Amino acid sequence: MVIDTAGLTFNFGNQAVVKSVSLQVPEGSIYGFLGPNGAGKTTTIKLLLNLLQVQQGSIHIFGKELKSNRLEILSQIGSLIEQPAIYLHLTGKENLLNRALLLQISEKRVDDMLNLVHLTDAAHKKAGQYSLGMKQRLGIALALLSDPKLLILDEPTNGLDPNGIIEIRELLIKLIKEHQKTVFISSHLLAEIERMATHVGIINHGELLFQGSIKELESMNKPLIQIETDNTADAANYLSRNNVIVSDVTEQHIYLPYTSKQQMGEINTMLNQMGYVVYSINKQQQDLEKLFLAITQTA
Ligand SMILES: Nc1ncnc2c1ncn2[C@@H]1O[C@H](COP(=O)(O)OP(=O)(O)OP(=O)(O)O)[C@@H](O)[C@H]1O
Repeated sequence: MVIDTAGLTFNFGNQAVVKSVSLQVPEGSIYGFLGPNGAGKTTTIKLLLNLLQVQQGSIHIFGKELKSNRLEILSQIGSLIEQPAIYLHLTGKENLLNRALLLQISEKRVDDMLNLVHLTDAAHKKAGQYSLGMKQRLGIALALLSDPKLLILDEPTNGLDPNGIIEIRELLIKLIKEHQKTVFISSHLLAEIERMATHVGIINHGELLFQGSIKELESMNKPLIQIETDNTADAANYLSRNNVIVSDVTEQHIYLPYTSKQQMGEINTMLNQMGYVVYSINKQQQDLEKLFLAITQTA
């Protein structure tokens, strides 16, 4: 595991903000750290970057305990948290050169990073004139300058338009494929990261409610049968009285957990025999966003 925390806990005064969180981030993954605003994502990230001190629990990164190997570990992490630390009166390239000088990194690497984040054409433009998406990409280039093994990004797509989001997504996928990095990325929108994440952790009110691969999350996403009849409420009552589990009833539709085609046929027959007109009966897959909402709302 690249990141491995156990029972990580943090309080601001008497407010418990991170509650016994055990993160497992595998090497080479894009780990989406998801949760609504105020869930505790930024606080967790600050703990991982040693910007806040662990109050309870432990953090291991690259297999080593964070506090006692702080410099060694942090030198191999690139991060972007809150606003990227960019000098707006300098050009994009000057921003990178500044950092490169401090880290004793060559100008060639600066040019490579500009190229990687598609800012070569804007390299000599003042960063103050960059769009939000360009600033975020410059922030990622700054984070990547020292060639870190792990990239930790706090809501890098926040406030970006759909194109900006796609650009960041493609950049991160490229980093994993061609540069063998591990990326830990937080977001409050599943839709923004579901197409790139290999693993997901869902946090709300400081608690980790789900952790696993994106496939595991998808497999929790059980299909439903959606039925439309000429009398929804009556038909739903009839099914319930006859021991059929009804998950939800809306004005137009009845929803039941799907088990098989045969079960769909049986339900159809039951309703027809009671004289209900079945306008439609379909199998439906919930989208992951609904599942995400269901996970975070039941907590
Ligand atoms: N410095 C602080 N002092 C006191 N409380 C804080 C501080 N920073 C954060 N909090 C509180 O901790 C909780 C979690 O905040 P955090 O920023 O970690 O959430 P988040 O998931 O990153 O949310 P967002 O997406 O809005 O940034 C919130 O209730 C917040 O008000």
